[in-house]
Amino acid sequence: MLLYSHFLAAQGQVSTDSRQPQPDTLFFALNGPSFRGAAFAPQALAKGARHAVVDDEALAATDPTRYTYAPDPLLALQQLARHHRQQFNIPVLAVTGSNGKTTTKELLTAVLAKRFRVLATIGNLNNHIGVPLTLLRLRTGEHELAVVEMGANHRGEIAAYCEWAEPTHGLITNIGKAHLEGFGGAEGIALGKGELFDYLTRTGGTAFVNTLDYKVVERAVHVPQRLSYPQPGDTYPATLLAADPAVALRLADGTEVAAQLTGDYNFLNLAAAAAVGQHFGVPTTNIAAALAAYNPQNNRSQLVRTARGNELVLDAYNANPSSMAAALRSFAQRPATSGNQDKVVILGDMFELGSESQREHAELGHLLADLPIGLVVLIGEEMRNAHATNINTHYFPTKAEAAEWLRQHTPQGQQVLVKGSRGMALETLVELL
Ligand SMILES: CC(=O)N[C@H]1[C@@H](OP(=O)(O)OP(=O)(O)OC[C@H]2O[C@@H](n3ccc(=O)[nH]c3=O)[C@H](O)[C@@H]2O)O[C@H](CO)[C@@H](O)[C@@H]1O[C@H](C)C(=O)N[C@@H](C)C(=O)N[C@H](CCC(=O)N[C@@H](CCC[C@@H](N)C(=O)O)C(=O)O)C(=O)O
Ligand SMILES: Nc1ncnc2c1ncn2[C@@H]1O[C@H](COP(=O)(O)OP(=O)(O)OP(=O)(O)O)[C@@H](O)[C@H]1O
Ligand SMILES: C[C@@H](N)C(=O)N[C@H](C)C(=O)O
Repeated sequence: MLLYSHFLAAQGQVSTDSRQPQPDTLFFALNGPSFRGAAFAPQALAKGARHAVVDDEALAATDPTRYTYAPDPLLALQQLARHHRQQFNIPVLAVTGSNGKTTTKELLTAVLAKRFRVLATIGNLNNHIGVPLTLLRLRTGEHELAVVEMGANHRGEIAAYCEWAEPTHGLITNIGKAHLEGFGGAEGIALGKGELFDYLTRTGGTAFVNTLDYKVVERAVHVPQRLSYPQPGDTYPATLLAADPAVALRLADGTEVAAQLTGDYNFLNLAAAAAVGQHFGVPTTNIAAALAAYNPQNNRSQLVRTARGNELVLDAYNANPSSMAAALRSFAQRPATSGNQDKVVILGDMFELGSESQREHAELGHLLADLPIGLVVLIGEEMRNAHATNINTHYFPTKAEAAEWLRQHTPQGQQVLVKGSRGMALETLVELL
């Protein structure tokens, strides 16, 4: 593979963005909704890239020593990543699921790093570009194990990522109602996420199976090696001891872990990471230390105390019907931290639900009506459908209108849950709380 020699000459350094520093990289000119990457290839070379892969034949012909023509640079990137991964005979653990992929990936990477030199996905670079970029960071003599997060919003994506990453192990955190639109409904999500286990079935791999999610269990039945968690009788049992203000759990040998993640749903993410660590022989004391040390700083299940004395559960990274219900139920159960506090929830639209959007937002309205929450602030066009008639609910079509109201009715000394889809970016309201 000619491109592989350019990759090796670049010491495995790949770049895709001319706005970032380029020293000695192999630049892939990708196309996106805003730009055609080839337009930036000369700039990337001028900034120090060694070589550029472009879909502009005329540009490539100007200097074959600096350019390689590829009709589809993205495909070239993906094929290069696949070829590079094939040079490594190491365990590769793929992590997918509807919710909790990044959190679980972070947790189990921290656990595995206690015993191995681990390559892991950075942040949530988990898509058709992020997965190849992750694989291309594998280094001979440096990495003993890889953890690759895989995100998807339609069928066939996870199957493709598996062809590139060739996972030996796989974990599906859960199968819920995220990206309903692209997957075409709940069955599509199960089939799409299940592509990871289908791959492991074909290749004789190992699946970590969350037995509290029957859809995950169903998708795993044909995988030859199945390791289960977290119930009694599973391979790696664990017990939820407390969920508030943060999760505490007990591992199979009795070791207790006090985590810094809030929400009982995070018990499953922690238990998954413990199961993986136990399977790979990480001593339990090290597993417990890694889980206890993880402190989210990424708007995911994050606890924030504000100057106005509010205790925020800042969960504004994303939202879908499953994670919204899990977060609300967990929040509603939190004991008051002082006096007779009212609980406040500030919720934004859930995106990518397609034809299910109206119904799912309306269902959220019913759930809200059943929960002991003092004040509900709903924001966004879709949230109109969740706007029940309860007197404690305030609805705003836009975030600006909600912000104006919050300036005049600022919660003080209360517990506040903030959650909505990424596009709502509700974390910008934190300065008002
Ligand atoms: C293509 C690309 O990498 N784009 C990144 C770029 O975008 P930009 O705003 O510049 O516009 P373009 O995309 O049109 O640019 C085209 C290329 O031109 C380059 N370029 C541009 C200007 C310039 O001056 N010089 C240039 O070289 C540019 O770099 C492009 O290569 O920059 C943005 C800001 O940094 C990036 O956000 C953008 O990245 C895109 C979104 C991307 O896909 N990045 C991946 C590495 C990635 O993994 N991103 C994750 C996405 C995670 C996610 O959403 N996961 C979902 C499921 C995903 C389903 C999948 N089907 C999908 O659709 O993605 C989940 O639920 O888990 C992330 O960003 O978090
Ligand atoms: N096990 C779980 N069950 C339900 N909801 C969860 C679970 N774990 C996390 N969440 C919710 O999902 C949010 C996002 O977490 P995380 O980023 O780890 O998920 P993700 O699947 O990686 O999402 P993305 O792919 O968009 O990054 C959290 O803030 C929390 O509200
Ligand atoms: C940000 C992306 N990974 C995601 O989760 N999108 C959904 C639609 C969201 O933001 O809620």
